[in-house]
This record gives sequence, C-alpha cells and structure tokens, in this order.
Amino acid sequence: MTVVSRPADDVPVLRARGVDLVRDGRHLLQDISLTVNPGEHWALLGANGAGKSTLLSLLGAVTHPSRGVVEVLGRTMGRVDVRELRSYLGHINPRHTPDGPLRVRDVVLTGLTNTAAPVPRWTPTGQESERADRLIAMLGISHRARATWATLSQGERGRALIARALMPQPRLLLLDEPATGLDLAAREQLLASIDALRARHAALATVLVTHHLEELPATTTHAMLLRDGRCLAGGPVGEVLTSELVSACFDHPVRLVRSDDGRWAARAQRVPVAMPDEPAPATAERVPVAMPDEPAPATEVAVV
Ligand SMILES: Nc1ncnc2c1ncn2[C@@H]1O[C@H](COP(=O)(O)OP(=O)(O)OP(=O)(O)O)[C@@H](O)[C@H]1O
Repeated sequence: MTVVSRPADDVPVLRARGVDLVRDGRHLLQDISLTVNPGEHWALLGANGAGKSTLLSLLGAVTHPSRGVVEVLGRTMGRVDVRELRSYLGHINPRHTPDGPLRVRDVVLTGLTNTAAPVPRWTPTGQESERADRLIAMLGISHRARATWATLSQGERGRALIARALMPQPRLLLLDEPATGLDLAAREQLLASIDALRARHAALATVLVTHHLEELPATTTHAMLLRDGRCLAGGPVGEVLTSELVSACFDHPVRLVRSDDGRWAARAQRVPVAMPDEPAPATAERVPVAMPDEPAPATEVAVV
C-alpha cells in the first residue's frame, strides 16, 4: 500500500469511470461516470432507493466498486490506504452518533481523528483547538459549544457535523441529506452556512445528496440525476435541472422553477386521478357492539 501524501491541488477531486456496484446479485449502481473538480458543488438527486447514498459511499472511499475505477484526489481506490485518503474527505452523515455524553466542541474535535469518541491519550494542539472554535463560530453555534450532544436540536447537530467534517481541512465535503428533519428556519440557516462555507473556501468541492430540490443551496453548480442506479443526466445545473429531466428522474410530471435568489422549487403538475368506484352506501343495520373496557350490551329481557 502507498502512503498518501498531500494530494496535488490541480487534479480532479473525484473521478469515477464506468462504475458498477453489485450486492446480492443486484446492480445498485450501473455504469456511473462522474468528474468533480475543485470548486464544483454537485447535487445528487433521485427518488428513494435510486442509489444516491450508495454512490456517496463509493465517492467517500467507504465502499469499493464491483467494476470500474474510482479516483479520489488522483489516487485510485484499491491501490492506496483508504484510511489516509479519508482524512482529505469530510463525509457528513446526519445520523452520526457520538460515542458517550460528549460536548459539542469535543464532537467537532473528533473530526481530526475520524472517530465517534475522543481517542484515549490524544489531545488537540492549541492550533487545532482554535480551529475548532473558529469553525463552531462560523457555523453559528458558539453559544452551544459546551452543550452536550443529546441536548442539541436537529439543526444544531447538522451544523456541528459540518464543523466536525471541516476540522481536517478536507478537499471534498460529502453531505448526505443534510437538511433531513430540519424545520424551515433550521433548514434555511443550514443552507446559508453551506453557501458561506463555499464562498470562503474557493477550492473546496462538495457533493450533496437530496431528493428535495428545495434543499439545494443556491451555490450548487452541477447535478447528477440518478434513476434505478443509473445516471439519467449529469453536468452543469442549467442543463440538468430542467422540468423534463427531473420529471423523468422521479417518474412524475414536475414543473421546476428557479427563483431570483438561485434556489429551486418543484411543483407536481396536476394529473387526473381516477378514484376507485365507491361502494354503494350500505343499509345501516344496528348491531350491539361491546367496546373495550365496557360490559357487553345486555340482551333485552322481556319482563312479564
Ligand atoms: N448493502 C446493501 N445490500 C443490498 N442492497 C442494498 C445495500 N445497500 C443499499 N441497498 C439497496 O440499494 C438501493 C439504493 O439504496 P440507497 O440507500 O443508495 O438509495 P437512496 O437513493 O440513497 O435512497 P433514499 O433516498 O431512500 O435514501 C436500495 O434499494 C437499497 O435497499
């Protein structure tokens, strides 16, 4: 195995060529090709089960392809130590659960060791601690830095996980449905944080998975539409995020609108829905029914 030195800045961050992933004899991904360059912000879109998270795992060097080649930061997967490669990747899973009753700042620091709990006898340097505080401030959660993880709201957790993923100064950030479970305000704050992050780190590349077009940050530059494990379209957002292609991707007629602030909204087009024939109203027949916890209705006894 080759030890991974700091990868060059001018190579594509990610390159997948003709990738298949087969599990239990089933193609979860088929013939996927994708190149992500520094500064590009990709959205992976598709219906439930289309293969988005599976593809993200491949791109994050978590899974190996059954066929084809995945190059992460110019290194071919299978030929390098993926643990070292992963230190250049920030993979954000909103379901990440820290191990133990950790405070937010400690969770953010575990981004350096890529572990669920602080590594025993490891202490961050002064610079690393300062970086954690700066990232926590950038994500707008300084007031919660000393709170325990369990007391955080879903939105605060989402932002803390981004800070955690940014600790090792990654070249690539992978975000798997980061807005899952957020209310409207928390979602908007999260998307604003992602936009600000992208503006501040011009060379950072990101890949964000979602099935809601409303959850795409305005700074999204490219998109790939996945359907049944295959790429339906991929490229600059202006070419891929069209009503026609998104309708084909979700197998449902959708009208896509991009507003002045750069965000997207999808409206399902009205389609006539055939209602099943309603059964003829039954003639009511009163039958005494015993309700739970109630005595059975008494049978009438004729008193003579
Ligand atoms: N390890 C595995 N073995 C077998 N099948 C799997 C495995 N992992 C995922 N799948 C299947 O692969 C398909 C794609 O799953 P994936 O989670 O990538 O979809 P997704 O597009 O992210 O869906 P969602 O939007 O619902 O999260 C699904 O049918 C899933 O059940």
